[in-house]
Amino acid sequence: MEKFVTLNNYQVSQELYEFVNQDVLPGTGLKSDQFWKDFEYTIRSFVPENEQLLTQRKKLQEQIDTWHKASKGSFNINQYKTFLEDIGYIESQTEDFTINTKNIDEEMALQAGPQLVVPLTNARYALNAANARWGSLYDALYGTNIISEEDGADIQNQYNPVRGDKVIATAKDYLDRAVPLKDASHKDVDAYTIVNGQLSAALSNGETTGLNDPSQFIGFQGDADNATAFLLKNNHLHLEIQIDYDDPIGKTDKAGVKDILVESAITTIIDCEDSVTAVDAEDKVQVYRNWLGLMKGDLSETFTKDGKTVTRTLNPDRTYQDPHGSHFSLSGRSLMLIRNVGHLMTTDAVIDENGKEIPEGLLDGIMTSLIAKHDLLQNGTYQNSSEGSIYIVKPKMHGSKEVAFTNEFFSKVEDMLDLDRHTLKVGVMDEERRTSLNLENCIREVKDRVVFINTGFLDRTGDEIHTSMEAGPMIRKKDMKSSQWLDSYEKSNVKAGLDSGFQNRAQIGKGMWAMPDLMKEMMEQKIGHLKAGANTAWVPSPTAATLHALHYHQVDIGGVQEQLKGETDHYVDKMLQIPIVENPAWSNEDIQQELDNNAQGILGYVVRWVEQGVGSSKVPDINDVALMEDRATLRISSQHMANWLHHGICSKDQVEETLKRMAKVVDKQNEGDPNYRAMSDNYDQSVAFQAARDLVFKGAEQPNGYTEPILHRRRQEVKSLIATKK
Ligand SMILES: CC(=O)SCCNC(=O)CCNC(=O)[C@H](O)C(C)(C)COP(=O)(O)OP(=O)(O)OC[C@H]1O[C@@H](n2cnc3c(N)ncnc32)[C@H](O)[C@@H]1OP(=O)(O)O
Ligand SMILES: O=CC(=O)O
Ligand SMILES: [Mg+2]
Repeated sequence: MEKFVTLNNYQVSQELYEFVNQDVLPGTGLKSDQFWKDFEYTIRSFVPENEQLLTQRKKLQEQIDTWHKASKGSFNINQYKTFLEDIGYIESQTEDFTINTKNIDEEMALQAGPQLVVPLTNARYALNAANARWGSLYDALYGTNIISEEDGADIQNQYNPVRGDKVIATAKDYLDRAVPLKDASHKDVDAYTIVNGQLSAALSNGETTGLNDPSQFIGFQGDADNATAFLLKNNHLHLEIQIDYDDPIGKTDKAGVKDILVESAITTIIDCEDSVTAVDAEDKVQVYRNWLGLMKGDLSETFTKDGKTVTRTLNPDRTYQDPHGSHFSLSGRSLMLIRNVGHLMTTDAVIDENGKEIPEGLLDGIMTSLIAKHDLLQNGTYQNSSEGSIYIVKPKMHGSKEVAFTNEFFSKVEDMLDLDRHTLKVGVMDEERRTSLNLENCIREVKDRVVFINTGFLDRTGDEIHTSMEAGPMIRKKDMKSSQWLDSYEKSNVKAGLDSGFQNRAQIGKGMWAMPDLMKEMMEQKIGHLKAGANTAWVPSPTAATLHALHYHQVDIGGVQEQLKGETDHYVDKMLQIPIVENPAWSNEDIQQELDNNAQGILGYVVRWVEQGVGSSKVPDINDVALMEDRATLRISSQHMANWLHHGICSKDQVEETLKRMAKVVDKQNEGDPNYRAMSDNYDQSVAFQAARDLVFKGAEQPNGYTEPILHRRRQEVKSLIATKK
């Protein structure tokens, strides 16, 4: 039973209260009594509008549902657009503007590169993510399918030198592209040295050469005569050629190269939202505690890996000498952004005088900013933002009024925490249809604090399905990626960013690579994000960050954005193409396959969420490809099933049968996990199975198709069952 402290008119969970008073406030210059007074005042001033905004979402959805029902069989795109304008779903466009954000770190403004996302509930992963600023290229290649297992190059228990040779050759191919030598390949180098402040490469044929562009060599580690690392720079990104003739790999390489260290995750989103499970005060405090550890630099985690005990902490900066002997350093850690939750959910960590929970997004805004104040005051071991900014990612906002609300709230938080105006920066997730259609208006509302826009295409797909639930049966999930609305949405996002002056100032970001084990495919496809004008894109793991970083060595983003600037295409009409099938002709087999796939994804993810509190999982799809599942992918699968059910593409019985059959498949996939409770032992008793059922059968009535309300309720049920058994 949660204990509360009564403060002014609010009840605050004792755990949260003590955490804030004992661990967070000291060192921030803020006093407990005043803080809690301001806290209540701030929340109280924003609750009514938060509620109104949610009511407006509901009202618009009802109007859209009614319109589609009335237009069955006579859909006309122009009428549809006029209707959306009339109800304020499409806003009127205001005059041109450019963003004016100040104090943006170089990582956000200038260094195009990968953006890693990590669940904050998992300290081990969060530390790993922060440290993923630098990654071993040899490890990234060796462990992934980029290097084929053919010709004896398979991954074995021990190091396989045949595979190792392929890795080294491939890595040197990448070096040849990013930092080429004059008339030679890095594969031909016998020794790297520094001669007259320049990198010199002695070749196997007895000749000596240097870099094609000598200015790419910017520093070294060790002695100038005996360097252990050569630091190179290309497209604002660094990489190190590391030398060690005694290392097991280095000694097999004629130039003593033991590895190539790649600057990888330039920025990282530390996530309090869709990849975590945080359903009560206890969970929220755990999340905030980890964030505090990251901001103060003292987070550590001890665990066993490969039979060894490992303690992980944040990496220090990397130090070098430049060719003239001056010392300098580069950050050893990724620049961290914090993703808050959106406007929808409430939390029982704080209860008002009427017994009502407060909006969770407001709590996140205050707590994550307060904690990050330690970074601004340089209270920690390291500094995250050298420009004195706090980077908050705000997800799931619908339209410009909701963005304006965030802006006003952030100003209020700045006042209460004694921070300069616009210290709190915002990354706007473009992941709801009403935001995509009005993106420039949304950006304008935060033009003095915006640091990114990002196409969260997963949530966006869920919203596409839900918004047009009444329009008809949706195309198959796999076809969404190639559909017109999605292509236009991606292009329109880049256009809005460029038109409002993001170039060299802020990030135009693209979405997640959701197949963490398919790195060869990622290398083939994700370069497309850069060619489309993005200067960052999401990756699910440090390995993916190291590999995706290579793309930024290949493409000159500045040049691409320059070409795209001034593009006059308008995308609204294309974005309004609803992805429905007029006369569905799917075979029974197609339908069943679609249902099986969605049901397997839903159950595989939900069972770990609800029963074990794991917010992001790798779940195999119907073809046994491991997919990154989070709440946004769940939103798609559950909305898709709900949509087909709603339009009679499948029956209720068929969905029931599919869920039960797939529960057995998921149980089998998890049979090695001692903490797993099988769903198929008793479907009615399995909270996870019931959650999955609700997500589908009650999917059409969920607010904007979100999964949070059902997941939270069911997770709380499991937590209280566990508590009663104790
Ligand atoms: C729509 C959206 O909102 S997308 C954004 C939200 N989604 C996410 O944040 C997903 C982020 N990724 C993840 O959580 C994970 O990669 C998963 C759940 C997909 C896969 O996790 P696992 O099955 O444990 O991965 P796997 O076994 O391949 O790798 C584990 C190792 O990789 C590391 N790792 C994996 N993902 C990450 C990550 N995102 N950040 C840091 N380290 C990571 C782990 O620390 C671990 O290494 P360690 O043993 O040295 O600690
Ligand atoms: O948050 C990301 C998404 O794709 O949704
Ligand atoms: Mg999202």
